[in-house]
Amino acid sequence: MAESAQVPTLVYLVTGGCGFLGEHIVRMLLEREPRLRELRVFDLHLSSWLEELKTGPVQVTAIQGDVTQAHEVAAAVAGSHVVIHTAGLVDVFGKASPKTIHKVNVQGTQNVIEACIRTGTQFLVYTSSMEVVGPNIKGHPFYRGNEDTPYEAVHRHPYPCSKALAEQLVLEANGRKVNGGLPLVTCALRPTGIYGEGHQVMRDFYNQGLRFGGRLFRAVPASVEHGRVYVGNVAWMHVLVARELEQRAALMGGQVYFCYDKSPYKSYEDFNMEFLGPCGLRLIGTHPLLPYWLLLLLATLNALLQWLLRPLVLYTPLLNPYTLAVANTTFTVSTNKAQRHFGYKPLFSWEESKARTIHWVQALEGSAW
Ligand SMILES: NC(=O)C1=CN([C@@H]2O[C@H](COP(=O)(O)OP(=O)(O)OC[C@H]3O[C@@H](n4cnc5c(N)ncnc54)[C@H](O)[C@@H]3O)[C@@H](O)[C@H]2O)C=CC1
Ligand SMILES: C[C@H](CCCC(C)(C)O)[C@H]1CC[C@H]2[C@@H]3[C@H](O)CC4=CC(=O)CC[C@]4(C)[C@H]3CC[C@]12C
Repeated sequence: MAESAQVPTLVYLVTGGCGFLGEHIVRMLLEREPRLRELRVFDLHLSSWLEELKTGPVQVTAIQGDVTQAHEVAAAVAGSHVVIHTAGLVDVFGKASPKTIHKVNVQGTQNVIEACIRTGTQFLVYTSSMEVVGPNIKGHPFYRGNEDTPYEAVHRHPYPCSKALAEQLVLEANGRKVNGGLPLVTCALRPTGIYGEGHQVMRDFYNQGLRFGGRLFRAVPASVEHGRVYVGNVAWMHVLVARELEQRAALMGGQVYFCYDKSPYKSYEDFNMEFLGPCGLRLIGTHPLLPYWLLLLLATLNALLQWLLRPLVLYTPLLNPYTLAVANTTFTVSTNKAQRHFGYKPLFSWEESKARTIHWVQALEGSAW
């Protein structure tokens, strides 16, 4: 990686490059990494928009593959300088089995690490999650915490369990010798709840609001604050980390960084209304319309129904005991570690992040705009 800044020599691999965050990372790399010669985009499902990226100066190589298949991962990693491992099964609604979530998120990450070691790739950036820390099953608030804030991280749900295990594997791999004898340098980025263009849960809320005549019903107290971060800023952090890992290996290797920006601290629903409000939706109620015990009962019934119906149909409502607990527990970060370690400043202001997201919601199918 010691080439002059102007000469494009580097080969990057982005796993999960066709997902919500992955697409933003891919586009950001093409816009803002001048040293890039080839960008490999590895995903289980390749998107058609990749085609239009192939006409630019950087060679974009689309690789259809599965992170759970070690040989496919090794073939994609071979010859790359940096791997950004973003692929993952993001499922808190019971769409996939715990076994599948573990296989993709943990075994998949192990495959990426082993591929780096076997093929001599020295730099690995892992997309972790705030969920690695919490909220924990006890519902303890994490208020304006940073990477060093003590917090009892206790999980039961397969998704946070898998992200925590995978992050641990990545951090423990820091310093292992890759083929050729150089040390592997790894670090993990922990986004809070990501929002922005392409966000599926935001789309679901918007469609739900349209179905209810432009209304959403408050389920979470406005006092519960939920950390959110704009997808463009999360992508920018990945680009910066990947760029700085070589020069600052001693400082950054084996480290974790929360992803943050200037998005305001609000409840999950009030935050969504920053975008859905200007698109014509209203949030009904200043307090939750249903008491917590009733919501918990409904969430438990949903979980029971999901289990009963599983042989016939996949029933995956937004409300389940886990999503209710996460939405009802304050989890916000306040840190400048990324700025101190690798000079991160959000690329998009809150106003710009908001405007871009509103613009995207307004362009959604079924929108009245
Ligand atoms: N969405 C969010 O709010 C947050 C997401 N994250 C993490 O960010 C990463 C990306 O998440 P999103 O973009 O939201 O999810 P996404 O579902 O939109 O993207 C994940 C991508 O990984 C790919 N993928 C899944 N299984 C694969 C496999 N076996 N082999 C190859 N590719 C596979 C999918 O096809 C998809 O394109 C994940 O690792 C997730 O845990 C972390 C914090 C918050
Ligand atoms: C779906 C939840 C909101 C609905 C609550 C209801 C039914 C009571 O109205 C979402 C609330 C919090 C979200 C999660 C949070 O942002 C943290 C996450 C991090 C990740 O790594 C993956 C996604 C998620 C688990 C995210 C998922 C949706 C919520 C549970």
